Amino acid sequence: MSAAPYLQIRNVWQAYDGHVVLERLNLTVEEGEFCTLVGASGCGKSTFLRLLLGQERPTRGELLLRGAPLRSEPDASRGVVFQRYSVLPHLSVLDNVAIGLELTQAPLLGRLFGKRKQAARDQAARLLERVGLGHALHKYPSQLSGGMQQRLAIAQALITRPSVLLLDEPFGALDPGIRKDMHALLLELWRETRLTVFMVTHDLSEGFNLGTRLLVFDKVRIDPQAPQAYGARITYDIPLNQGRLASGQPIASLLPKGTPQPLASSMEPL
Ligand SMILES: Nc1ncnc2c1ncn2[C@@H]1O[C@H](COP(=O)(O)OP(=O)(O)OP(=O)(O)O)[C@@H](O)[C@H]1O
Repeated sequence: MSAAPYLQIRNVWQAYDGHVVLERLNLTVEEGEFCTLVGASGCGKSTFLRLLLGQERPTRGELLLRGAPLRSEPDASRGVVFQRYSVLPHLSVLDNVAIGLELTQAPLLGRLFGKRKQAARDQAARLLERVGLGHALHKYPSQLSGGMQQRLAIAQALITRPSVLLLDEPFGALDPGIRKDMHALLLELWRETRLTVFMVTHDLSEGFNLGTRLLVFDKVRIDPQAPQAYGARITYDIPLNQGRLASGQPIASLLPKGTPQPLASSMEPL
């Protein structure tokens, strides 16, 4: 008997007070795929990410992870990065990342003490080093550039070692040069971790360059008399950059010489 697919979206609909946003979504995604999501503004891409995150339940249909219903609340298995405001302004860079470990390892108090606290801080510092923020551990988010803030948001999302990473236009507010650096970083991290990624972008070339699969959301049915009666569907599902999936190469052979240590070794067992 073959194993259940990693993620299955089965006939999912989402509507708010009769306003149908998404309709008849059917999708199977294998572990380690990098899906980029594009579509007109307001067609429901972020709504789809919220369903994957477990922030919302679908009006109809089901989302299955390895054959079992996806947990209906956000948890450490899913990391998320938004275009802005992912990081906590009142915490230092180091604390912004270490807190993810404190909250998962000490869910009641939300704080660790003694050696465990130190271990969490060391682990967070190594990951921050990996994303290029080793020099900024004690700064606050307001003291960082936009690109550095998004590096921090990515580290924050990855510290709990999620198996799915959800990115909602994470580089939308960055300058083109900085975006390129962030693309390289994201691809490196994805290759190291073999995470399953869903990334919303308005930039088609970003979608084509980064993804192993491009999902286009669009409304197929439109009724001018009742514009909210129909939602968007996935109208194109385009395989891309498939060689990256097949390579399975360890990161050390993919990274240029002198690159900081691979993420896998920055993320010790909890
Ligand atoms: N909680 C909600 N209650 C009511 N309507 C909602 C809710 N969440 C989303 N919507 C509506 O669903 C539609 C899709 O919104 P969504 O943010 O998912 O689109 P999007 O494709 O991500 O847009 P953009 O590309 O502009 O970010 C919008 O019309 C929005 O107003």
